[in-house]
Amino acid sequence: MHLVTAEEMRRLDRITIDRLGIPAAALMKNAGRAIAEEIIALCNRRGEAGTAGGPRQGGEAARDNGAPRNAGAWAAGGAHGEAAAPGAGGTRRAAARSGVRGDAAAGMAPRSGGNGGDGGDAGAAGITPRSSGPGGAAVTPPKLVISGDAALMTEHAESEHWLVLVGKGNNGGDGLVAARYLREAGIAVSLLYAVPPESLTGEAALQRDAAAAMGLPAAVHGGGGPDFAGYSGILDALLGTGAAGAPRGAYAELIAAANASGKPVVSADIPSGLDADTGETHEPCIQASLTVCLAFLKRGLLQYPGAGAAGRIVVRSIGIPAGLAREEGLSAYWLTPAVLEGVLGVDVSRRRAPDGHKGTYGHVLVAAGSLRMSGAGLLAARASLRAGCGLTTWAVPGKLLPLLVCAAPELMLADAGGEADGTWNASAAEEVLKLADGRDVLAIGPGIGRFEDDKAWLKAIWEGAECPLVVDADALNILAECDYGSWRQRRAPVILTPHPGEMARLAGVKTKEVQRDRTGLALSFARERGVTLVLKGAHTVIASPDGRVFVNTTGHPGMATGGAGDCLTGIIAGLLAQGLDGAQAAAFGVYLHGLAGERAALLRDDPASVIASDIIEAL
Ligand SMILES: NC(=O)C1=CN([C@@H]2O[C@H](COP(=O)(O)OP(=O)(O)OC[C@H]3O[C@@H](n4cnc5c(N)ncnc54)[C@H](OP(=O)(O)O)[C@@H]3O)[C@@H](O)[C@H]2O)[C@@H](O)CC1
Ligand SMILES: Nc1ncnc2c1ncn2[C@@H]1O[C@H](COP(=O)(O)OP(=O)(O)O)[C@@H](O)[C@H]1O
Ligand SMILES: [K+]
Repeated sequence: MHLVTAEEMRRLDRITIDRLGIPAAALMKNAGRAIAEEIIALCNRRGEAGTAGGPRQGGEAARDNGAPRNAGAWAAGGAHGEAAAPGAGGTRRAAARSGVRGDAAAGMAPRSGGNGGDGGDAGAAGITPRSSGPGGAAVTPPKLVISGDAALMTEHAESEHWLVLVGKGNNGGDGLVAARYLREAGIAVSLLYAVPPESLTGEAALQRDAAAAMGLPAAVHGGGGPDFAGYSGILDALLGTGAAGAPRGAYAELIAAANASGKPVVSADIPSGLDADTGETHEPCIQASLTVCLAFLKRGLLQYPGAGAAGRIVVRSIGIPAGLAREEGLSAYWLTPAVLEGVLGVDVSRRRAPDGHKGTYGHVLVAAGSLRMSGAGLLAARASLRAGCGLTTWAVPGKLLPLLVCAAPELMLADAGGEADGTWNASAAEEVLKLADGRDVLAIGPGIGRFEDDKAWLKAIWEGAECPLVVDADALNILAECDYGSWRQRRAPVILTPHPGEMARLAGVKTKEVQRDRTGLALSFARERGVTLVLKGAHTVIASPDGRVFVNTTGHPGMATGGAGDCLTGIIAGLLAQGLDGAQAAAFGVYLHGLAGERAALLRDDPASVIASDIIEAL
């Protein structure tokens, strides 16, 4: 599934409207309807669970025609009609766990009753097939069956009263359409405008008038803290992709009040206050329990803290053809099995040839570990084997070799020279290069520490190793101090796997700046430096030098434990050894590492107990 920026979304909107001739009002109608369907589904879920959002206690809002309290009443003038998947087991489950759901745009079947297109709302009418009754007796069904649209109906309307917070732009327009569909489903709905409704324009103004003509109670926010006590839920249709900067004035007051209300908040497209591109949350920002994202997944919804503010995310198509993103050359993706296979060309089933042997699956050389951090090397080396490579050799300062005999019986050990105290030195580069000769991939960095002339060590390896290179941990810190742009160009790919602190050093910025726009930074760094970049942390970003970027959502907070990154280095190296290219190995490696982390967390009573070795065992 593609990820888009606000600017790209506007471009796709425009193409749909101008080139395909689909009216903007039709898109808005589909958007509002999709939002209403998701709210109705939510009402049904909690109604069936007996946890309805509470009676209309607090009373007035429900009884007095639903006009929101603490707000100036507003009556609209003029009535206008409405203008015209994967081989790998468990991967679908993983997508669900990631909290993001897509419909037709993601290549998954739309929910029953859902209408992703811009067609009409009429219920289905048709002649039903002949069927059998009890005991097999033939029953002639009625010739004509008229049903309503199940996705827009609920038996739990009684206990619901939703407040729609309406902004000035098209996001507000989406909310107004949703309000009408909710009302049609029998759910009490009230509107609270952030700005005088007269200031709405275009399609949003049409929707304002339609809602008024339908008699939906409405008010304008009159300042202060509105009282949301009487409502069972809040639809946030204040700000969408047209927002700029921190919410101001009435918008800020309504967002703060909605967050403080303790009511479930459903956001239209994005939580108001979120930067749709970066995932930054402004002060204040809606904390939604559900975000109904329209047409394409916005980049900011997958990056923290935005990913946290969005709650569960459902992506609904609204009539903008999914193929437009590809036609327009958009190249940012949510990493799913379908993207791994369809975009990256990875065989996620990891089939082995029946006549394969250890030579078929490549040989990894891991140069990692030192006296005080030998375990980092061991983790990376073991993980490469679990990722499926045929052979792994682990090179360490020679002094350590006797201590590591049979640390993992499957590994081969090699003497990389180094100092008498078991640390690395610059001349060890020569040994590493000799060992790398004829190997399929070289992974360097975990647990090597810093040492004299380490920049010369890295330069020699960077320029001398003919095979793909995975660079992690202290090797990245060394790299950050080098003018590696002037080094001899490498033919084989380089994959850098920094965590945000290492990334900050590499890019010469503060860690906070790295986290502010992870996707944007990864993309520009990979392009400029000609490397594949894996920016680690919850929702790891993988950027390739050709301008493609992938955001991974597998993983678990239990993975926040020393050595988890060393495992990833080994996994990526193991996949490279099996012939995957840089972007394939990085993306698939991150995806599998996250899945293994999830599995490791599930196996323990308390996920806080996960340690890095568990991730390897769960691969
Ligand atoms: N065909 C389409 O286009 C479709 C669009 N769709 C929907 O439209 C949404 C985008 O709509 P949009 O572009 O109208 O922007 P939106 O976010 O609703 O409001 C911007 C307005 O808010 C204001 N404002 C801005 N920043 C502010 C701040 N910090 N604090 C306070 N106010 C602020 C600003 O007003 P100003 O300050 O300029 O007077 C501006 O006018 C999109 O997310 C999706 O939901 C879908 O239905 C699909 C079809
Ligand atoms: N909250 C989290 N959710 C998902 N993955 C996480 C989380 N915390 C850490 N990880 C993953 O665990 C790994 C930690 O790597 P790193 O910080 O380099 O650890 P180390 O250097 O100790 O090996 C990264 O792949 C990171 O993405
Ligand atoms: K919103």
